[in-house]
Amino acid sequence: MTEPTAVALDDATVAFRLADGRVYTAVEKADLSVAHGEFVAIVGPTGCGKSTLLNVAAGLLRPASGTARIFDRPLAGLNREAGYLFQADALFPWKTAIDNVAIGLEIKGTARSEALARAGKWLASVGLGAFANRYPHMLSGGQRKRVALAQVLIRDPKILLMDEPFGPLDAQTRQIMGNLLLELWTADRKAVLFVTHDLEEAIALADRVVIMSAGPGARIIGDWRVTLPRPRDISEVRMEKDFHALHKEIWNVLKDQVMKGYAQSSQSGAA
Ligand SMILES: Nc1ncnc2c1ncn2[C@@H]1O[C@H](COP(=O)(O)OP(=O)(O)OP(=O)(O)O)[C@@H](O)[C@H]1O
Repeated sequence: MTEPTAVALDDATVAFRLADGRVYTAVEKADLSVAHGEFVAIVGPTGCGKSTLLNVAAGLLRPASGTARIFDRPLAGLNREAGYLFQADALFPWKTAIDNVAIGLEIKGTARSEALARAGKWLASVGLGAFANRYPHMLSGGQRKRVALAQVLIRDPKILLMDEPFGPLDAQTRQIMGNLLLELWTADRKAVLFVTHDLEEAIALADRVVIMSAGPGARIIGDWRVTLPRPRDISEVRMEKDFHALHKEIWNVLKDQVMKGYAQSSQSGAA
């Protein structure tokens, strides 16, 4: 039996009412799917609607028309199958690293002793076993991101929705976090929808790279399968000939949209 599709957006149009009463159609008739266990990256120019699509998959936004289905069921309200990781981490500053991770289970009713034991294991698996009792302000940006990743993964969501999760990190830390994410994902393949503006990061991580056009009325204009072998080291895979060939092919489509996106991001408009 085939697994149901983890995320399926069909003909999704998303519009926002602006303060002056006009309607801005950010995304128009977008089709996007993420299969069970698949890693899909969305890349597009600034302001095109990447986060908007992710928010539809999260159930935070309802499309004006079209449908959102999660494991073949229409999405109504929040997507309870998903865990989210955003650019800004959502750690509680007054809780230690281990308490920040354990909270993910405690809010589901798990006994504190068990939650702490499992949080300790997750901190170890993100390489922070020795930092359990530090507060977020005592951790580096990369370490906080590891805690945030453990906080999401401890709840064992079937889908991971990630919006520029490594955006604020320096280049080396981004690569280390990318490799950590791939290692954890390989161990337990969840469906991943990963938003990034960085095409190299998208190709290095994903099974498929989906490209959006510049808005308004952004659409999915390309969908490439990344056949680079796994396991991948995301710094090394960038040196490969096939990586460069695919990058060139996708960039040829993306570059015009990036120019349009920059031009449009300096204007505002309704459509
Ligand atoms: N609540 C809102 N009200 C009005 N317009 C919005 C709202 N949210 C997003 N938009 C507009 O919708 C478009 C898409 O926004 P979105 O944040 O999805 O883009 P993005 O591709 O994630 O951008 P970036 O790469 O810059 O993070 C943008 O033009 C943005 O200004």
